[in-house]
Amino acid sequence: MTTAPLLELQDVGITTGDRRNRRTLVRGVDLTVAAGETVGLVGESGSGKSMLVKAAMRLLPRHATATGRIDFEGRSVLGFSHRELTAHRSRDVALIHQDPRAHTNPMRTIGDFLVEGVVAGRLLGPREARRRACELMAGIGITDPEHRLAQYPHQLSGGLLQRMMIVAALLHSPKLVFADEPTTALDVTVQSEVMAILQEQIRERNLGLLFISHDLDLAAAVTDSLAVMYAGTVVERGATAEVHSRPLHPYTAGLLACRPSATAVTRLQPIPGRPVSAYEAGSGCAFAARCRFATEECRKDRPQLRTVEDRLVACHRVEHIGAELPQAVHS
Ligand SMILES: Nc1ncnc2c1ncn2[C@@H]1O[C@H](COP(=O)(O)OP(=O)(O)OP(=O)(O)O)[C@@H](O)[C@H]1O
Repeated sequence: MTTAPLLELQDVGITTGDRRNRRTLVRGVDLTVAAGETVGLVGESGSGKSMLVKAAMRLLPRHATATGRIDFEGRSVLGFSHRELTAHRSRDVALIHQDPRAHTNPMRTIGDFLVEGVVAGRLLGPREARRRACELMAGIGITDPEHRLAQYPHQLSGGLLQRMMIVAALLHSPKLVFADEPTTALDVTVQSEVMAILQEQIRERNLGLLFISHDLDLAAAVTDSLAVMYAGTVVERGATAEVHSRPLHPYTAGLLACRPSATAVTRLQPIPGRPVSAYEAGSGCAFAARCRFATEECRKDRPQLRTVEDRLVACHRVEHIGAELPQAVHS
């Protein structure tokens, strides 16, 4: 069930560098996430997923600039004062990173890590924060929470540490969680445990989730809708069930055809060529050089997202190639 958007991105662009050496990293992205809605942002490395999340939290590196509209509950995040931004980050949103070890201080205990943020944000006192952290830990099956608070990051397995990141993300009761490849650094078995916990917590609290992944199958398993990014733009957007089972953009179809099947022995069909960044893409479709359906029009004119059947697709050729797309949707 969805309600009014928590996060609304309209025509968001990200550039880096100075006036003489400006590079476009992300171009013209529209996206919304409502309370209780889970949205997947999927694409190969370098497609701009992380930069978009950083822009939404106003965490871009100093030399990068975001343009367009980024609203949280109807208020412009790009227009927030320093004080509003601090309040927004400590109350409204949370970010779960790919590599928890890189985001914890090895010299500080888990308790310090969990409690410092909420105490600094004056949301809870230290005692209350520890009590709530223990409650959350117990709620996601972490045994002996008091003892865990006294441990250091290196004493925890990767999976347990990532569960602590989920606890940290939920501790200040945010409305929206950004999860940037939260399980990429974990073993497959641990991955599914962590995903199940994250999904359950998000659902129980009716939070919004923007889930970033290069893994279309994983994103499809946990989201209501999907936005597929290529070279800094969204090339296909729609309900997860439809996009995953019947991709319309050749890039989405290519992503699905190049992943191994758990059940069938099929030859993998890698997407030829290499991914490009937004600034390397010329005036035409950024995917044209890797697309076997591309024509002169594709190489010349950049396709805009437009409604095709039940979703949005940025492809000139979509009406002509439907039946020819590799529909390798094995599960
Ligand atoms: N700090 C930075 N300064 C300048 N350019 C950057 C910076 N970080 C990333 N980029 C560039 O921005 C583009 C988008 O990168 P981004 O990290 O958002 O991609 P991604 O889809 O999240 O990939 P990954 O899954 O590898 O993180 C890439 O061309 C990348 O080289």
